[in-house]
Amino acid sequence: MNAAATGRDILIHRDKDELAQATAARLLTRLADAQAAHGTASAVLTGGRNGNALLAAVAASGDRDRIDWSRLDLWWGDERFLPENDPERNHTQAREALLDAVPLDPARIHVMPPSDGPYTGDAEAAAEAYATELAAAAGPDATERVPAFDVLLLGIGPDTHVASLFPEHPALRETERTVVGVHGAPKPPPTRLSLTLPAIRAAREVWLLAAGEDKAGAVACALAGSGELQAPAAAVCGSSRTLWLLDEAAASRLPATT
Ligand SMILES: O=C1O[C@H](COP(=O)(O)O)[C@@H](O)[C@H](O)[C@H]1O
Repeated sequence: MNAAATGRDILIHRDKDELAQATAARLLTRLADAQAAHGTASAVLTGGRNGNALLAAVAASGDRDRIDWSRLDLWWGDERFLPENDPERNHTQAREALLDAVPLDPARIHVMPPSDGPYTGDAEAAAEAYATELAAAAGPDATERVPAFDVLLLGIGPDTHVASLFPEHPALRETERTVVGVHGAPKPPPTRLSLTLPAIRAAREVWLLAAGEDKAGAVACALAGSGELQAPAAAVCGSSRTLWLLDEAAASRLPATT
């Protein structure tokens, strides 16, 4: 399914700082609304520059305590399969940007396993363990094997990758598993863990973040309706909403009619 099939919204902010601040406000509102509606909220985090800038903007927001942090489940869309606390792990960077500063319930922080510890060097076993944790959270009556996340955040690489789903990579073709080990990734480190397209598409809302001129080609390519194997960013969508959050530089190669 191409994301274009479900419709999408595109919002363009002036620059990366405005993008981060406006998206932080939007995220806090979305999570507060979810908690008001069903008691808890869930978010799937992304790594990368824009994802980390968003988390830092949430940390700096005067509104950050509009949500009950103890009733928020956090998951990750992908992880660099590196030892615990490695500075390049998405989890480490998220902790530095936000997580260490807010009163989260540790039992609700669902970190993808590191490359040391119980799954040493075995990305497939680590992916399976995370899939089991997701299925448990989805519950026995769920139609999907992952929760219906309230919001799932994705950065976009200059090559159009999202999470750790890279163009033409076999992980993109996965239709059964919800989490996979990714081997031979073109961006370091080569071994990663990633949600698959079916798991991403189970989210109620999927938000794609891109800022900067180096993302302009990827954004234009994905929004032009490219095939999902060529442009993974074109393949993602939420069950209720797909929202592209850009700055002017990342949007600079979109046709005026977009
Ligand atoms: O390695 C990764 O990169 C992408 C994009 O990062 P960016 O710095 O180019 O914005 C990110 O979405 C992903 O989570 C991360 O593992």
